[in-house]
Amino acid sequence: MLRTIFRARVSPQTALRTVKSTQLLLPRAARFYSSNGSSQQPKSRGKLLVLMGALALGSTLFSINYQKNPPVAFVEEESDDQTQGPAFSDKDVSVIFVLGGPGAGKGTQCANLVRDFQFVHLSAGDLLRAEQNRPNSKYGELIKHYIKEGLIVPQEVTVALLKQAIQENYEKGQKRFLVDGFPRKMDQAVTFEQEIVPSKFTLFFDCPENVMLKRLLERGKTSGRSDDNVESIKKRFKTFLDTSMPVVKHFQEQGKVVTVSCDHDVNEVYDQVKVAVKDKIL
Ligand SMILES: Nc1ncnc2c1ncn2[C@@H]1O[C@H](COP(=O)(O)OP(=O)(O)O)[C@@H](O)[C@H]1O
Ligand SMILES: O=c1ccn([C@@H]2O[C@H](COP(=O)(O)OP(=O)(O)O)[C@@H](O)[C@H]2O)c(=O)[nH]1
Repeated sequence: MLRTIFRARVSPQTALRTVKSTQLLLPRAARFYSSNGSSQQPKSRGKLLVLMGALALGSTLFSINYQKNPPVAFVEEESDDQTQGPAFSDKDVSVIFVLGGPGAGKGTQCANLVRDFQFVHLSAGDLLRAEQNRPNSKYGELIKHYIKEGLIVPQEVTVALLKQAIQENYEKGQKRFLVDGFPRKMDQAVTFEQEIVPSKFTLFFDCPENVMLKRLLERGKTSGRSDDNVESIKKRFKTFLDTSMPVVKHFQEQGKVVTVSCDHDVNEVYDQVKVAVKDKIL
């Protein structure tokens, strides 16, 4: 940990990334240690002394070994990812970015794809809301504020959550991911592709604002979301145009966007989605 902070001082940008990401990963790291840290109770004083000696030696050896081989989460966060390259190969792991304005129908169509094909659906918004509600999360208040204001949560938080979710699913054998509602800002797009895996392509849900507004207000009646109200929706539309559309344009310039027209009923939209996905990935 000391080493982490020392290194972080060298580069302020890495410092923020390291400290924030490490804190997100900390509960898991803590569990890792507690499950390996049990000790036995000696029955007599002689045995106690022998055991203490052995523990002292063991702890020294562990400490030396720890310096050489810190746990994976710490290694990953310490490393300079820009020189390391992505954590996964795009030959092994397929990521489709699902972008579009708020209420365009991204989540609805992702659910269809999960039902019919082998995809893991990772909604960046859902991951952020889960982190917001996680007891003792250091980011709960920050996330709450950004979501209510329709702003983009700093990428360090979202990228770390996505990376953790992809890693956990990958360890269970999952290799196809729909990353929904992300990247919403250019820095996120660059960081994700540099540090996690380059995307296969982007499914872009094109929808008129008045249609999205109607859908969001309807959803707001039951969603319980703090941002499904007129005031927040207007801010989200602005953020989408100013901040997220440049990401779509960036991928369009690379020829990596398939646009789906969303002002149709759910089944019609899904027909377009299936064609897009089958053409590119299945
Ligand atoms: N093609 C569609 N026609 C009508 N309503 C839709 C359609 N697609 C989604 N909806 C509804 O619109 C709302 C927003 O859809 P959702 O999938 O949550 O959008 P997003 O994930 O893009 O914010 C939901 O209440 C959903 O049931
Ligand atoms: O990468 C992301 C994705 C979402 N959000 C925040 O989460 C909110 C809700 O996003 P979600 O994708 O759940 O809903 P949508 O706006 O698409 O309906 C957004 O307005 C942002 O404030 C964010 O900051 N970064």
